[in-house]
Amino acid sequence: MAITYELIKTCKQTGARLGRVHTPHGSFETPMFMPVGTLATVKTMSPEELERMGAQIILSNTYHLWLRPGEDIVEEAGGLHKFMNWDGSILTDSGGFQVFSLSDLRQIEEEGVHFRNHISGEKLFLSPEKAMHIQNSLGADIMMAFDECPPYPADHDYMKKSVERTSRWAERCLEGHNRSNEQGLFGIVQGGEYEDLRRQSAQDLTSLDFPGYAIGGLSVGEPKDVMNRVLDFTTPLLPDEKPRYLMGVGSPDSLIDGSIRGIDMFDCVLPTRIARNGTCMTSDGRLVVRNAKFARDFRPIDENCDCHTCRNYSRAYIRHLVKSSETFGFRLTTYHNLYFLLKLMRQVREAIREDRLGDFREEFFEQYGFNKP
Ligand SMILES: O=c1[nH]cnc2cc3nc(NCCN4CCOCC4)[nH]c3cc12
Ligand SMILES: [Zn+2]
Repeated sequence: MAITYELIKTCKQTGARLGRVHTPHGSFETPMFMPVGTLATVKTMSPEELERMGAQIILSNTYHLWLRPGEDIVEEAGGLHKFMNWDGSILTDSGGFQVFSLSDLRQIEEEGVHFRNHISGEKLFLSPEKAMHIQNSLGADIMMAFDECPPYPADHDYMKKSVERTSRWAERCLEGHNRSNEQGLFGIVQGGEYEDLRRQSAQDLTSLDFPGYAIGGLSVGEPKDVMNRVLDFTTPLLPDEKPRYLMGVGSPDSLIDGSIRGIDMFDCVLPTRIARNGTCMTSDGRLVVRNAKFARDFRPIDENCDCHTCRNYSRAYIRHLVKSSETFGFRLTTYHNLYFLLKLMRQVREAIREDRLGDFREEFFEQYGFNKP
């Protein structure tokens, strides 16, 4: 269980906390954003570029790597760090979410989930034990318990049964987890938008003493005020001395609002996914670089950004590459978007240090355009 957390300080203006998470592959300050590298690569980025932009922990997906190339090949390579030549920290999701979001013909039973391989169509089965076995083979520093992420909305009856099963699955994950090994295992709190069920899920999981806790079941289509309300009554149920990870969240406003509500770790495919269709996050809001108005615009993507892309390339050049489907164009937009979010988290940590995260939120929202009606 070699994952530890130290709380450095809490922002006097908000509930945000500055902390540090220690893993066998280094430590990182929180709140922190984790770039998503689903298939053991953060799409179009090299490990050297990830390091240069300040990434310290990345996420990979158990479900995808189990199907392709297979956890046995990754294990034979010496684990994910060796396989992808990344010596920072790695977290693997447990596969539950991908089963529910990617494949059809799902049959959820006490034992586990029967479903179809979304690539080949063959029938597959995933259980808490199997998810743990795959993650042990992949060798990430932080593993996630196998859970059900119910659809949004789900009625209270369905959600109650799902929470109780997810808690039983969490126990089975811990039983299957070889506590002596270096990998840490986080529990995932479910319960949808129901305060009584979030309380029940948090009680079940915190009694099992995981080294960290994720808040699941969010960023599944619910309005942002629902997410914020759920965070308001869920994060206080989690222990102060352990990291809290909000799964699947990565827009600038949600990263700031999640940090204010005591979240320490975030992940999302958003910055890398929108980069591949030429959409960039900038301090003045989103910029769609393929737009004709940028054909002769020789300014950087973001004039307030000091990233490699913004220091060396213009909107006109990147627009030309993106319009021509040149891979280099998507590398430039991806680098900038990830740098933008990693820099935002540095600014959030700075604001916590100086007890002014509420003021920072107002300034950022104003300039980015989140306050516009
Ligand atoms: O309860 C969960 N358990 C285990 N993994 C998860 C992953 C999750 N990822 C999201 N949301 C991802 C939303 N993305 C936003 C950008 O576009 C792609 C989807 N919500 C999630 C919930 C869970
Ligand atoms: Zn930039």
